[in-house]
Amino acid sequence: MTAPTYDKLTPPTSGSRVTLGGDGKWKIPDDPIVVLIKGDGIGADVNGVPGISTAAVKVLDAAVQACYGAKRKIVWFDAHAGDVARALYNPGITDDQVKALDENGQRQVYLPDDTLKAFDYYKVGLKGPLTTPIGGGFRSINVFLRFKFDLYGCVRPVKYFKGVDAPNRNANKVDMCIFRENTEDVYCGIEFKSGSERAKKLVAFLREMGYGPDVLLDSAGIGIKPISPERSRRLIRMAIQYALDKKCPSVTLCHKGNIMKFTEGAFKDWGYELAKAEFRDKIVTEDEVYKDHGGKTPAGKLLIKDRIADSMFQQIQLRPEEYSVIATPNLNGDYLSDAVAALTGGIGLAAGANIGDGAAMFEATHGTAPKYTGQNRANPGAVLLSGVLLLEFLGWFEAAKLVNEAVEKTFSEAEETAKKGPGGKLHVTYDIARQFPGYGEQAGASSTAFADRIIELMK
Ligand SMILES: NC(=O)C1=CN([C@@H]2O[C@H](COP(=O)(O)OP(=O)(O)OC[C@H]3O[C@@H](n4cnc5c(N)ncnc54)[C@H](OP(=O)(O)O)[C@@H]3O)[C@@H](O)[C@H]2O)C=CC1
Ligand SMILES: O=C(O)CCC(=O)C(=O)O
Ligand SMILES: [Mg+2]
Repeated sequence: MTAPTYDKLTPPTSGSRVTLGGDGKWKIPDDPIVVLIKGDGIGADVNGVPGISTAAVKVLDAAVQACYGAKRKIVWFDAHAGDVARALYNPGITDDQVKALDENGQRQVYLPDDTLKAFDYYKVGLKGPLTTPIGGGFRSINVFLRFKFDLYGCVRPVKYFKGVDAPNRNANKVDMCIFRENTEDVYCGIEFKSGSERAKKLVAFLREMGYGPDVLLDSAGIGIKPISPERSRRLIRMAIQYALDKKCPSVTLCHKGNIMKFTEGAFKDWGYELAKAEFRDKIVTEDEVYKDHGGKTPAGKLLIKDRIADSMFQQIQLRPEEYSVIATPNLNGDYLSDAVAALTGGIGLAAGANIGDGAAMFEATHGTAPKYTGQNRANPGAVLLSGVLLLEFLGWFEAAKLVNEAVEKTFSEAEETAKKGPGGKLHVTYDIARQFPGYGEQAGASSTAFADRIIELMK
């Protein structure tokens, strides 16, 4: 692949590409170039005030430096999306001019070709959150990137960090990893606006298929939910392989298959079929456990089970220790990842990665939290921990471990301070600070102070 030419980006003059070998394995140089999209809202640097992406990158660089000295270094390639891209590539364009563009045109204002070319060439990225307008306007750039580069596995590990005073008293039992299918489901954006010509055509077609006004009004807006065996299977395969590699106890297929039989129900069926066809000697299903093993999972076997999605939301709160790896369609996974993160103290710490067979983009679970824009206040932890997943992807496990341990030390230190009573100096951000009894949001440290403390505690 020849290096792209860019309109406004200057590629790094040092560093090497991460490439995919003929054996399907990633080849990682010691100086990998990683595309960095800082994002909107709390992700962005505003008027010289650093956002959470900048704070997170500082910690990641410090960890790599501490572990490997001059031998290894991530070379960040700043590319742009969101408001920063609009300002750089379309200076002066008005909101009305943007609105007058078709959906593709609108998206290009916020996601220039330069950025797509950079990611297509370098294959690995760290991305901050990007704004999506609600109820109209262009479709999500975040989702577009996942589809465009076939990043089909949205991998969102959530574990409890000791020291966080999470409101749920089972928080310390949470150690889950959600595998959310990233390329199908109602998230595809096949939608027809109420009253539009296309919606009317579809309603007429559905009438021919026998659906009367009892189930479908003429005025309905309509969304389509495609879920295929191929795309379900590859996600479930990724989840099972992860569970086996990490010696996790179970994989739960989370679905709403009692109601959506041919989409979510089929997801569940394809999951069990795949588990039995491809991993037979390594897995046991919950049915088999009860039928053949007296209700106990045989030692060394990965348990495959399923839960209906509504029940799953109460199970994760009441019996979190029974859930480990969860494989689920796109929308369930979206909801579930915020809910599981909340159990452990909030989405300020919820890491994520979008993984495909030919590219990977690391990205926090949360969004742009716009009310905190430019305040150096939000928790950089989720972007940082997404960066830890990037370090693990690179195989730089020592640096990943160093960050994890330093984050944990930072929380433990805050817990010790808070135990002594209100008024102590905390080095954690507002979202963690406000959970300690007697401490409010105002007791939180800035994003950068939190990041700096993590770096100090690496030593
Ligand atoms: N992958 C992506 O880029 C995503 C983008 N989005 C987009 O982000 C925008 C805003 O979405 P919204 O629904 O408000 O959801 P957000 O996740 O942006 O924020 C919701 C709330 O979560 C808490 N929160 C989020 N991030 C942090 C953080 N780093 N530190 C501390 N607290 C945090 C805050 O809670 P509190 O108020 O309690 O302090 C915040 O008000 C929308 O345009 C949405 O489409 C949403 C999700 C993912
Ligand atoms: O793209 C967006 O704006 C929201 C996406 C989202 O919530 C997610 O992927 O978790
Ligand atoms: Mg979400």
